[in-house]
Amino acid sequence: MPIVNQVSPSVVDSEEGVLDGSTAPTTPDGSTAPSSLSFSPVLRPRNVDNVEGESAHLSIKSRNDSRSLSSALLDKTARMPPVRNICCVGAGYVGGPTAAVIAFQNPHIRVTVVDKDEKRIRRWNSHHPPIYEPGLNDIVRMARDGSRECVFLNETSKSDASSAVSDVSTASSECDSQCGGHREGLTTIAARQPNLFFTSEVAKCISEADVVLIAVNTPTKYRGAGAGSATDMTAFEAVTAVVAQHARAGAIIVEKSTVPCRTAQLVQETLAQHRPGVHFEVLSNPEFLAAGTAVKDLLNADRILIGSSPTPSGHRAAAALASVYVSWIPRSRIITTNVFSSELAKLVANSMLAQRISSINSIAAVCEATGADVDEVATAIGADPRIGSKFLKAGIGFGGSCFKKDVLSLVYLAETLNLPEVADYWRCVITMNESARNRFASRAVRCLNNTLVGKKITILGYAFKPDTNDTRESPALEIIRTLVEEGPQEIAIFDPCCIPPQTTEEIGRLLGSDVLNSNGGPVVVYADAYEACDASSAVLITTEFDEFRYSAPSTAPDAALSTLIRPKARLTDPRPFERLEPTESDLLALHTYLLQSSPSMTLSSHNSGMDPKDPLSRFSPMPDCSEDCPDCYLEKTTGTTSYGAGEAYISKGRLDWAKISYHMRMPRWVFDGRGVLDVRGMEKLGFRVESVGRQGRA
Ligand SMILES: NC(=O)c1ccc[n+]([C@@H]2O[C@H](COP(=O)([O-])OP(=O)(O)OC[C@H]3O[C@@H](n4cnc5c(N)ncnc54)[C@H](O)[C@@H]3O)[C@@H](O)[C@H]2O)c1
Ligand SMILES: O=c1ccn([C@@H]2O[C@H](COP(=O)(O)OP(=O)(O)O[C@H]3O[C@H](CO)[C@@H](O)[C@H](O)[C@H]3O)[C@@H](O)[C@H]2O)c(=O)[nH]1
Repeated sequence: MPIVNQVSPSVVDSEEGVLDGSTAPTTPDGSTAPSSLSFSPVLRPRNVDNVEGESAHLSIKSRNDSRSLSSALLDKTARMPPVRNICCVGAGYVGGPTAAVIAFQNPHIRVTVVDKDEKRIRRWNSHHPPIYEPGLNDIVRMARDGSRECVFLNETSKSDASSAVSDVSTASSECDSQCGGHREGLTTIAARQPNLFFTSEVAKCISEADVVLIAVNTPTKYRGAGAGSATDMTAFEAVTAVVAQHARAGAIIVEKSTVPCRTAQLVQETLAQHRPGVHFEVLSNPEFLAAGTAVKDLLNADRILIGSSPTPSGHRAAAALASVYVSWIPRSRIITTNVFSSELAKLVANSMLAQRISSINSIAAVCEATGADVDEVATAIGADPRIGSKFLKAGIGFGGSCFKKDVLSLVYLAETLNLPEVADYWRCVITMNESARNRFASRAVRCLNNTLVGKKITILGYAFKPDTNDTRESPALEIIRTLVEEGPQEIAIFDPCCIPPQTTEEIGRLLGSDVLNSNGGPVVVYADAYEACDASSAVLITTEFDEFRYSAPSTAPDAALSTLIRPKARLTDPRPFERLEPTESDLLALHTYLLQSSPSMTLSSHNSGMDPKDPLSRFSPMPDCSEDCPDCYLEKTTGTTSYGAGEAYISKGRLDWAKISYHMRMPRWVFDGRGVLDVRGMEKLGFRVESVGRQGRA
């Protein structure tokens, strides 16, 4: 029998009526949980547990309680004190960008990101942020450092972008001299105060917050009961305990982390045990951003999902959180559900996306054996709107910190609910994913006459996807692991976004330091793609970076240049802004337009003494690093600029495959694991190309 924890009647919101006792958490092996504050994500089927009146505080009373953000719900915002102080626990890939965008869009809210990892916090406060995401640096700077007043002409630039810049600079100087900033057509944007803070004072900041976002890591358990599939809730549980001890009475506690279904109930119980009689609402607000497009995804989220308890105070808490998002997200995109639906929806979203990739990869194997072409099949089926064209790119499988662990979490959930067929169904998604990359590595070895001894093999791409330095669960690592076993002379690695010393350190840590060239092993990480490919017998493309795509050689005089400069879609000037007071999103659009405009803009900026990265002259100076900053030291000693990925990654342009061909060993194998190459074009350059999802020689 599971222990049944009584929810203290005093925690019950008086508007919510009488609550039943709640089901206690169970341990992963199904034994009863001690009445400690420890909890596990394990679930048991209702019919097995036969618990009556379970799930009191968060139980779902009726289907009608789950609804989209109705006006009735939003009305509740009026009865709530406004959110003034948010604490985000976890300064990682989700916590950092999410908190930065919330702060950027809500200058009136103080947002503090806390983390136990002092090194991470130091880097967020320095020139060396710990993660790279396009556009993130500008947003962090605005919110963390505040901004200066700026003035610009609220009119579409007359001719081109360069004149837009002079509009800005002229406007600034005119306004400076004329004072007040009220010349016709001129818009003055007031300076903003810093409202984004990074600190390791976890308990203190939690105690000051109206809303606590928990955005800590929830990886797969690697030992003990449920190892290999259950979610490791150690970090989440630890934070919950701190929140329970220090949060203000009435604070709203938000699960931002991806957690197993019904975790909210466990959080409620932890809160009730630590602070009997104190009311807290627990919300689920899962994050759907993807690595490499985090800022874009956060700024233009296709939906914000908020799960709450189906009670008046639950709905009020949901409305309070929604009020933070409506600063920039249309209300129609905010979906509210019951809290368990929200938790489960996150796992299902990732599982369905992963399933699509595994489905198309299974078809790739059929194509390789039959002569069908997987890209053609994908295009043909994707034209059916019921199927859709996205996430049908065959390759070496998905990587990243989320898909595998979230599918496995669903598998574990099904197992604990006594649903073996469901568990098996979803486990196949992982099996197929592993098979895709193993098939690719085996194909390469087979083509190289089943021996890599004495050969140099090059891996292009180490991050799990393009435009990010996130390497978690990267398929490339597993392929390197397989190739190392074959005893090659060298495995050369190049990734345009990853910093070589960091990659070397990581590979040494994950595969064993003896694989590194410095210790007599084959692995060498290069900063230059051509050096990595020089004298190589085979190049394996493992990440779909645009740089690796094939560009047809051209005879035009500027051909060399055209392969180096990737054409960008020309942005249009967002001015004039309709609103008298442009929003931060409007200003960001203008900033981006000015940044991406013609090179002459940069020239005029230099001439006018403006910072080319700050065309609106809004940025406040960044805080200086201390003299003993370890990242500055690394920059100096390794000769790598922007250590810690603070700078936007600027593509050096597409690879010159003809040059690579010239310097490779015959017969110049290229294994395209991401479908980025034009096979015919590459063959004309002298390569032998094997592509995923197409019949080859082996
Ligand atoms: N990475 C993504 O793209 C992504 C997208 C959507 C959802 N998620 C989910 O968001 C959550 C966070 O993921 P992430 O990628 O940001 O993880 P992460 O590992 O990058 O960051 C987590 C941070 O939490 C900190 N932390 C752990 N325990 C702590 C404690 N007791 N006190 C204070 N800080 C603590 C860690 O030091 C770390 O900095 C996970 O549940 C993940 O599944 C991730
Ligand atoms: O057609 C495709 C699309 C993607 N991939 C691979 O799939 C992986 C994941 O890609 P993507 O989903 O773009 O990146 P993530 O950052 O892992 O984002 C996923 O995981 C996040 C964490 O939960 C979610 O928030 C996002 O919505 C979800 O897309 C990468 O290795 C891609 O190379 C393919 O092989 N084929």
